[in-house]
Amino acid sequence: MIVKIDLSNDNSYKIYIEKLQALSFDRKVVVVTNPTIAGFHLEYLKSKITAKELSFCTIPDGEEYKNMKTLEMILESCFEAKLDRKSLLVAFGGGVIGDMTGFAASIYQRGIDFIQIPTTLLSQVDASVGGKTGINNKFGKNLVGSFHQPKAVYIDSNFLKTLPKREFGAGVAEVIKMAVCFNSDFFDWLEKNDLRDEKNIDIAIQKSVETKAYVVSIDEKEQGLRAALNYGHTFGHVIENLTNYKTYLHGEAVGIGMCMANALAVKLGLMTKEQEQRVENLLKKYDIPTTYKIEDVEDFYEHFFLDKKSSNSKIKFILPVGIGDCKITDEIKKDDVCEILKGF
Ligand SMILES: NC(=O)c1ccc[n+]([C@@H]2O[C@H](COP(=O)([O-])OP(=O)(O)OC[C@H]3O[C@@H](n4cnc5c(N)ncnc54)[C@H](O)[C@@H]3O)[C@@H](O)[C@H]2O)c1
Ligand SMILES: O=C(O)C(=O)C[C@@H](O)[C@H](O)[C@H](O)COP(=O)(O)O
Ligand SMILES: [Zn+2]
Repeated sequence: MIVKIDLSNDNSYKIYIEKLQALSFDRKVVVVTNPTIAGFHLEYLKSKITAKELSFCTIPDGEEYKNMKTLEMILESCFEAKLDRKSLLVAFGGGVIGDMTGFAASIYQRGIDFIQIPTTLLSQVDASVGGKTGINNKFGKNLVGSFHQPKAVYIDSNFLKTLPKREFGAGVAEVIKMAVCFNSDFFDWLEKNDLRDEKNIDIAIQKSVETKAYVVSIDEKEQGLRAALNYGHTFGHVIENLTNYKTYLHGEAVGIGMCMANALAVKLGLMTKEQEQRVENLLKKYDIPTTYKIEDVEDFYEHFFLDKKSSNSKIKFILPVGIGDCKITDEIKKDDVCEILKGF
């Protein structure tokens, strides 16, 4: 199955959802990965890739390493491998590897090509597609980065066989995000089917990738519609930041954030209690957390202003409208948000 993402300026590319085929490159290639993924799958990847010169860059595993120091490690590997402007980076791993490799590719010698071979559910359904790249810093999540599209994305769900259950759930949160915001039929399908059943996973990947490709092809640089993909993230990013990227996986924080956004949507009459409950039930089916005790609501609220979607002292929220549609708004009163947060 191939999903095409149509973009201007020669940035279009294909997303292959199938068993990984042999890849051959007549240029120098550096594969970026981490010890966990390498331990499970690097030998297999090596059997699939040939290149003019092939080298590897192994970075530490974890969201807490998605930072400037690790980015420099990747750039140093590029220099050590004497990559030139025709060379290629390969992101082989989850969203952390993908975001950092993409960012390194966007700045190495002012920009070289990269491809994505995502190995987590979250990166297969979301992070590998769309060209958002970046790193975190002490001020917040993904605050330094670029838009740099991959040349191709190769999604092979066989890699998921070694993925821990909790990581799988984190990926499902982003799948549910796509369905709640854009596709009520997909949501109904998710309620009736279990993604842990192997026969369903490629369907869910395909639906999610098609949804994301559609959104990104309309709004590559997040000037409008693309902000909807941030449903759950306005809250989730604050949770990740306040817990030092250690307590919750990204997808888990997004799951909690979706519940916060839903509570706000119910308060504002955009969603019914019953619809809110259906989303919560679906998250719980995969053991995705749905609550987070906020110690200091004022402090939590102040963190919203670090979000890239905030400007002119206004915070942008993505609120579901029922199930299958959503609204992007910066007109929400602070009192309404704080009341919801206090109730959590
Ligand atoms: N660019 C985007 O559009 C976008 C979208 C969503 C999320 N993200 C980013 O993605 C990151 C989260 O990605 P993630 O959930 O993939 O986390 P991750 O990259 O940290 O991977 C999760 C864990 O799974 C391990 N792993 C990866 N593949 C494995 C496999 N096949 N078998 C066993 N273990 C495996 C990793 O080593 C890691 O420990 C966050 O930094 C988030 O901000 C980016
Ligand atoms: O691709 C997008 O656009 C998204 O918003 C996808 C999100 O799942 C992802 O976590 C993204 O990185 C969050 O947006 P950011 O702009 O705050 O980094
Ligand atoms: Zn996300």
